[in-house]
Amino acid sequence: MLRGRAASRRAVGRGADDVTLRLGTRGSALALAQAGAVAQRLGAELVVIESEGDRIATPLAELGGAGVFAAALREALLAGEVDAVVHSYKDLPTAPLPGLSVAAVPKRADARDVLCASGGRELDALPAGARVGTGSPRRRAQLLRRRPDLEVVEVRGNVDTRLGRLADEDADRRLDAVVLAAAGLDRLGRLDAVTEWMSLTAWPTAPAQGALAVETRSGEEKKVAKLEHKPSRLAAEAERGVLARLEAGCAAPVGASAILEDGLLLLSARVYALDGSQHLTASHALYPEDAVRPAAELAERVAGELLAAGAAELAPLGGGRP
Ligand SMILES: NCc1[nH]cc(CCC(=O)O)c1CC(=O)O
Repeated sequence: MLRGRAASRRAVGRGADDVTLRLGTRGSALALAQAGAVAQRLGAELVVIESEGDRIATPLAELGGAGVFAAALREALLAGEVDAVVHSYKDLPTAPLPGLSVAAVPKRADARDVLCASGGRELDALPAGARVGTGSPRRRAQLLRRRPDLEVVEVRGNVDTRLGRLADEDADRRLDAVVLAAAGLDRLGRLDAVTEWMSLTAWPTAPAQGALAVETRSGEEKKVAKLEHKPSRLAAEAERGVLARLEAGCAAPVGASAILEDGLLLLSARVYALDGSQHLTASHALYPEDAVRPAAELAERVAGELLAAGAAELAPLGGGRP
């Protein structure tokens, strides 16, 4: 069921206490796809909420980055217009918002980035000086690290818009390739466009990429508890903990990758110079049962090592902070 924000609430059968949950989402095709799957599992009703980030065409970094997409959803949640909201976890600012809680992290999708290039090419096969689109300083640095000759072009807009740039009729706008999150393409059924999968070791992605955050008002977490997937939360929180400890925003050139393997939580993070010429990497692991706050403690070790090695001098970490 889909309806606009202003529509009135209506109980569906089953008596007054068992009202259908209202689940808020942004209206992009990607947001609808991922929230639709969550709504189905909860038997919830989707409520589409328009956000500033969807209406404005300014580069994200200039908009103040983190939080632009999340703000309208959070407002609607705090105002009681919906019972829960679904975010791409990587788009959620690291600072907690009083009164709200990430009540569930569902099982995470593939965290990798992918290249979508015309002619079926991989990155190494693109012609010298090829034009590759991304709006992310991390992806720009990673592209230039492998191919310093590339012209990295700032792109924004939804996944279809970005893929469309590969076949743009206007030659000045046409790109040879774009870098995207595999999770987004998968949710939209567009994995056919992928020409190269970037390994997480060589190309760590945005903290919590591929994960969703289902937010409720504090104290109402039970409403969505059945969605929770603990290993996904641990990994996503460890990665986000690095950003928080680095005091970095979503536009910082930072990649992080955590996995839970044989009970061990492993976290690796990398900070890039904007031109990709240098980077710093740190990795640590711990057994979650040995720690009081495993994700935060692991992130602290990794981020502490990066800062001690000069991460704050290497890269503009504060870019895109709210
Ligand atoms: N920054 C926008 C955004 N937020 C979440 C995804 C993809 C899905 C995900 O990572 O959960 C994307 C698109 C992209 O980076 O290609």
